Amino acid sequence: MDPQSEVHVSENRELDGLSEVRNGNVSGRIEAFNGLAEGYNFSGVLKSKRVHYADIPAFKISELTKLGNLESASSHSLFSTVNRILDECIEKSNQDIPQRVASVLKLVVQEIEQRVTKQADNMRKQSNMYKSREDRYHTKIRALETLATGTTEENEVVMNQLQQMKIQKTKIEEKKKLEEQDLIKLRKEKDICESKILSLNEELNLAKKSYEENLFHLEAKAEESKDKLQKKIRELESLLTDSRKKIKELEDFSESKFLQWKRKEREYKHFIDSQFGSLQELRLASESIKQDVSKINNTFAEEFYHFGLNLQGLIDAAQNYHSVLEENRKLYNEVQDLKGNIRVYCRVRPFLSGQNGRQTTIQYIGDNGELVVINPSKSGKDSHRLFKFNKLFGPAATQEDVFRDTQPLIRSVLDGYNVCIFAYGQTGSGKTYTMSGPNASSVADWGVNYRALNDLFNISQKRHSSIAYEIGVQMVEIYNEQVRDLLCSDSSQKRLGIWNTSQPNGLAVPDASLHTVKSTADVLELMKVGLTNRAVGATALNERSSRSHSILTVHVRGTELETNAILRGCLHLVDLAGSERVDRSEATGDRLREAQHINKSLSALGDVIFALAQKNSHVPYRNSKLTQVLQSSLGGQAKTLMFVQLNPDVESYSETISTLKFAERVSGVELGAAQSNKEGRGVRELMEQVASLKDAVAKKDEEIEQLRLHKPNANDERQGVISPWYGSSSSRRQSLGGVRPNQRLSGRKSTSEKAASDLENSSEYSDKHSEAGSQQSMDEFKHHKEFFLQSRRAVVGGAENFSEDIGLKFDLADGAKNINDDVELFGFGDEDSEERLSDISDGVLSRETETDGSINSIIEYTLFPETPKPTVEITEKLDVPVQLPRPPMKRGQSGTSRLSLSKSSSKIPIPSGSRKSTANSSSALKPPKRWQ
Ligand SMILES: Nc1ncnc2c1ncn2[C@@H]1O[C@H](COP(=O)(O)OP(=O)(O)OP(=O)(O)O)[C@@H](O)[C@H]1O
Repeated sequence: MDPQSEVHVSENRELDGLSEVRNGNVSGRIEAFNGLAEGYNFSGVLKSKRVHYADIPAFKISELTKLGNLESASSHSLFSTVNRILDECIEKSNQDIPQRVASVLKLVVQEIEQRVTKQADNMRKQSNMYKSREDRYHTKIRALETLATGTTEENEVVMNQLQQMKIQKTKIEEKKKLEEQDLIKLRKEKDICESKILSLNEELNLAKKSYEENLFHLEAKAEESKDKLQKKIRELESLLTDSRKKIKELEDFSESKFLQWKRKEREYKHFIDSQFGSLQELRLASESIKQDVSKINNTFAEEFYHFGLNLQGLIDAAQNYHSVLEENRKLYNEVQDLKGNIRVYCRVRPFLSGQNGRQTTIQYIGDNGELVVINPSKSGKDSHRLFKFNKLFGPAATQEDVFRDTQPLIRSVLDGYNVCIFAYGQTGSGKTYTMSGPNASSVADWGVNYRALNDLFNISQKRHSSIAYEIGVQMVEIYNEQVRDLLCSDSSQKRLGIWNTSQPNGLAVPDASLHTVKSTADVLELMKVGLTNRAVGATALNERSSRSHSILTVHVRGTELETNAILRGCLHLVDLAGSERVDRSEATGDRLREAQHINKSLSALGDVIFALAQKNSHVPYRNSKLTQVLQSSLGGQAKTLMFVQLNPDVESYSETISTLKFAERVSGVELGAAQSNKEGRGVRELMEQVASLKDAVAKKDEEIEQLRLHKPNANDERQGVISPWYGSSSSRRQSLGGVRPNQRLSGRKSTSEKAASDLENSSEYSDKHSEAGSQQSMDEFKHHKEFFLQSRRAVVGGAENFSEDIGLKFDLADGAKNINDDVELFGFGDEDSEERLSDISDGVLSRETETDGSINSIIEYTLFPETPKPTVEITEKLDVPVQLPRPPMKRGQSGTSRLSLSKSSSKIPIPSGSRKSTANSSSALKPPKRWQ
């Protein structure tokens, strides 16, 4: 056992004993003490367990504590000693430990301390030793680790090198193989070359031989030719001598010839001189000819220049041909505008998804508005039909394309024109698509309605510094000959009582149905309400077929900020119900009734258009609500545009043809030039005057009634009494196409018949009037007429074509508002007289008279009472006493006048007030305050 491990063992033993002591095992301690006592010299002293240290004699103690004893004692016995002493102390608790025991204890403890210290030192040393060993081991481990890592890397490098060497080896082997192959090839080539060399050697030998043979032959030939050449030289020498001889002869001959030529030259010179003389003469002659030629040249150049100019003109003309054509087209349109024709745009819708491969009836769509329709059931010439309209839009045309050509018309609304745009066509042909568009939320899909309003707002914004515009919107539908307000949110209020068919003249638009709008967003909102309210039914032709006519009316009022002049424009945007035949749509019950109403109103529209095209004096506007509504747009002073919608499907051929025929007739209708509704300040002042006069007239209503009642056979008299003016004007009016009451009942007469009978009637009336009429009232009438004539001239200036027969016929185009006022003064402004007019109009009023009942006129006159009004033919004699507060009185006249208007046909514009009373609801017809 090495010393270290020995130390270790003994230490362990001692430590065990120590730990026992510390554990306080008393019996163990006693035994240990015994052991200590036994193991050493003083064991005999302590043999008996009952012996106490105190009892041990002092010399024994000093013996025991001798150095050698203590040191040789084991730690165990030392501890036992200490324990025993301590136990003794405990046993003899209050007795003092003898000095000698204490010294033993002290020595033993010292010994133990020394041993512990030694052991601690040993332990420290050992631990240091272990630490240093551990460090050494660690360094060794690290060294071994680095050695191991190094070896792995080296191994890898060697492996890589080995790998590369292997690759190189394979490469070298491959190369070697290739080289071997090359070698074999080269050997083969070498063999071939050697055989070639052999054959070439043979050839060379052969060539050498043949060369030598040739050389021999050539030498022989050279010999031969040398002989031949010598022979030839000899021959040439003899020839040369011959030639010399001949030259000699020729020289002699040329000498003689020269002399001969000399002589001839002299002769020619003489001839030339004589020729030169004649040349001079010729030159002179040529000079004069030249002058002549230059003169001719000049005239030619001049002519050529003119020709060039003409040609240039022609070229220019040719170049400008297209622009001229364009200009012509524009001028044509302008002429059409001036003529006031209804414009007709035709739009062909594309086949819908799911209709691919269907046969089309549309064969040709021209840029110039020409459309060729083909009948699939016929062949040859009869199968094609050509139609021409103002514009044509094919299936590919976008909403924007369509609006672009409609825009100028809409813009003129802001300039005070009335405009009406309506879409006509069979169900499903795209009327709603064109007017409203398939989707209001997508701007690209917007139809004419949205775009028109958007445009109006945009332009009004741009003009805001010069004109203040107000825009109002109404939306109504005509469904089964009933008119409904589509913008009314209360469904119970939707049907307007005053639009009831039982009151044919009772058309009026309540104030509430007009919505002031300030932006496109307002319009979108309103139209959403309107479209939802619109009656929608299902038919076999089109599931979402609209069975009503929808009319969107936009009222525009602009005030010129500088002049205070008022502009009023009205735009009707009409989406008609489908025009298909009832049988095709397979409708029954409610649907059938709807279809019948639609067809009735559309045929009424056709009748109106036919009457207008024929320039008939009577136009049957009253046959349907639709024609009443569109009256002022068709026969009035509006600009009117019709969209003809076509379904290209071959199955719709017959509908397409009837639609196109209808459209063709419409395009021939002339309305007369459109008029702008613009009023100056003067007009309004006059209107105010008129208003006060109207009040005065109203006061006289009762008086009129009384007078009428007192008059025996008033009605009869009315038929006969006529002023001389009316007599004369009657004949004039009749020649312009007026009509008498009985004419309508007895059917249409020829123009000449009509004129003759009218003339007859008028003279008859005139005579009667001269018998029964009051000359006094006529004088008053003339006097007042003169007064208003002057007022009107003062306002309108010299621009009006205001004839002497103002009381009989007024021109629609100028200053109609003033005339309306005049008429009011003459007693037509009151309800009574209006009723009379209405009675007459039911039977015999001319087309202008019927304006009273239309939605347009009602809207205009209700909302804008001062707009130009059409003239009316007065066919009834009226005795109207009028008190005129303003006009100068003739001396001797009383304030009350009595005017007699004959039944003779005279055109007088209907005043706004009178139209209101026609509606039988004077309060409802008062213009809304905000539009006054
Ligand atoms: N130019 C077009 N381009 C694409 N689709 C169109 C066009 N015109 C019409 N349509 C489509 O054809 C169908 C019928 O159109 P729309 O409802 O406008 O016809 P309509 O004549 O108004 O019918 P109705 O008389 O029943 O009101 C709709 O699905 C519409 O989207």
